[in-house]
Amino acid sequence: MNSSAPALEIRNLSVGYKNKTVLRDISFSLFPGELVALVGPNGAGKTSLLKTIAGFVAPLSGDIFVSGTSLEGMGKRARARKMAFLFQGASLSWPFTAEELIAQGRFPHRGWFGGEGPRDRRALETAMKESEIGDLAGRNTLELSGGELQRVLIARAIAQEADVFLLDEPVSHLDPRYETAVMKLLRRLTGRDRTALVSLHDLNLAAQYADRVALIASGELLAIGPPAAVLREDLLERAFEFPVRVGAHPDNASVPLVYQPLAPARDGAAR
Ligand SMILES: Nc1ncnc2c1ncn2[C@@H]1O[C@H](COP(=O)(O)OP(=O)(O)OP(=O)(O)O)[C@@H](O)[C@H]1O
Repeated sequence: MNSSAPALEIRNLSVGYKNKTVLRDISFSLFPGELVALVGPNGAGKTSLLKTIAGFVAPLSGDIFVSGTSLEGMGKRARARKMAFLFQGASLSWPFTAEELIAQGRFPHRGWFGGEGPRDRRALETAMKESEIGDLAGRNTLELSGGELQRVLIARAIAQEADVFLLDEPVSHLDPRYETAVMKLLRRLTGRDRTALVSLHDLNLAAQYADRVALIASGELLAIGPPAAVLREDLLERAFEFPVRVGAHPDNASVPLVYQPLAPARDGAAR
């Protein structure tokens, strides 16, 4: 158990919409410096949970605290100074340069019409350096590849100087190289006492990069713990209602490797 105060605490939270409860009475905490992967089947409620924590969906009941402060009644800008939220499939409709888009991360601090001060400039430069934006800074964001854009959007979240990052499937549609670049960037980010809750569909990325994994299914938090404690055949089969096997990663036996069993073919070879 981590002895520091939680960066994010979810207490008896129920998540859902009018006439529909998606998650019932869940509680967990994230500690400074942790990267926690949120996994579960389609429709389990990963996006709904992240949106509820970010304040875009009202909780059905329960409490959310960031660094010990309740989010209840907190305004959007105050929330955005504490938490950065990266939406799934964020799309753009305006030809900002990458640098201009990253600078938007400063709006919770200076307002939409406030001028850029030295602190804003410093935060912007730090975010671009940390995210290795380099030559992308002057590029039109409408022309960036999915992987480049994702890095720019993460840089914008860093410029926001929030302690808690909520990221909804930040690596969907990325090829393995960009996927790795984004996951490594998130690891660097949490290396500075920032905390990230990241929804992922790829259980092996969760195994490889997360400190802990939170598994949700059927309206519940089924398990939360180190990857090897959660990415187990029994828990995954219960959650996904599908056969899975869990072995050890060939490069590091302490990292679980999740795969699907192959059906034996008639000629004896697996298919
Ligand atoms: N605005 C909404 N109003 C009503 N129901 C919604 C709304 N948004 C999502 N839902 C429902 O809430 C449930 C959880 O959806 P959510 O998108 O949170 O799941 P998810 O785990 O992120 O799924 P996926 O892995 O497919 O992205 C689904 O049954 C979905 O239809």
